[in-house]
Amino acid sequence: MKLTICWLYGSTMNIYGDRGNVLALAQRCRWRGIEAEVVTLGVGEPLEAGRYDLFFWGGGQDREQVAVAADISGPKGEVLRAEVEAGVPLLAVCGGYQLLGRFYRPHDGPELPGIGLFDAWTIAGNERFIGNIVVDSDEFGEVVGFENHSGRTYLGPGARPLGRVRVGRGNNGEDGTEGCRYRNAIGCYLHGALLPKNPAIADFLIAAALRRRYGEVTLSPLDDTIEAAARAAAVQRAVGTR
Ligand SMILES: NC(=O)CC[C@H](N)C(=O)O
Repeated sequence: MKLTICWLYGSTMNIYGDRGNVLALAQRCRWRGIEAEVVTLGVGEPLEAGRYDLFFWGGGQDREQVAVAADISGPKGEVLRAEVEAGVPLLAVCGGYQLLGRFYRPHDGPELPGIGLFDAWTIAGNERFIGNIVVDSDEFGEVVGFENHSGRTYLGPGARPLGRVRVGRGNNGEDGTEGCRYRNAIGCYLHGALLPKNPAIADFLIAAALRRRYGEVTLSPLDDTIEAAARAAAVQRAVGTR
């Protein structure tokens, strides 16, 4: 079996270490004997419907988001949205997450349109949210990472959060939510990178991709003892910094 992973804007929106998520997805496939191909898709490059099994879109600064927002609006964004509506799994972190909502309003410059995949919108605030974050998710249990964003994301009635913030600020520092879930798509503010420390989310994305491409497939378990210990230690550190 083979999965093709599309790393959206991997050459421009890549300054928060989120490439670790792409490495984790590919490696957790390969450890299971599943071939994994990573294709980076940039500004001006067409998104081919049906080609990809999984999408990843990482964080980036406002400056990169301006060019990317222009690129993803229109046909390219419509293809991406249709793929996710059809069940293709997606993980988007911070700047990528923001542009999958209705809009992102940065401090300076015009409001950037999102593709409206998530019923959510983001408005930059004065204080930057920076620090360890621990989220309690009904789906994935304890999720740990690092946040670094000025955007405050608010969820509309059609969106459900990834989880509740235990430590940190999350979507907006006000309503206790973090991230957004829709079909097999996950948006969140957790850098770190997220997936190496939270392998249950990586395996959720891989399993969803395999199901779509090959029908029902049982994902063989991996020994995540080390990851579990690292996550527990990170949670303790984060709780200690409250
Ligand atoms: N970490 C990021 O991707 C930052 C996204 C956006 N520029 C913000 O500061 O909210």
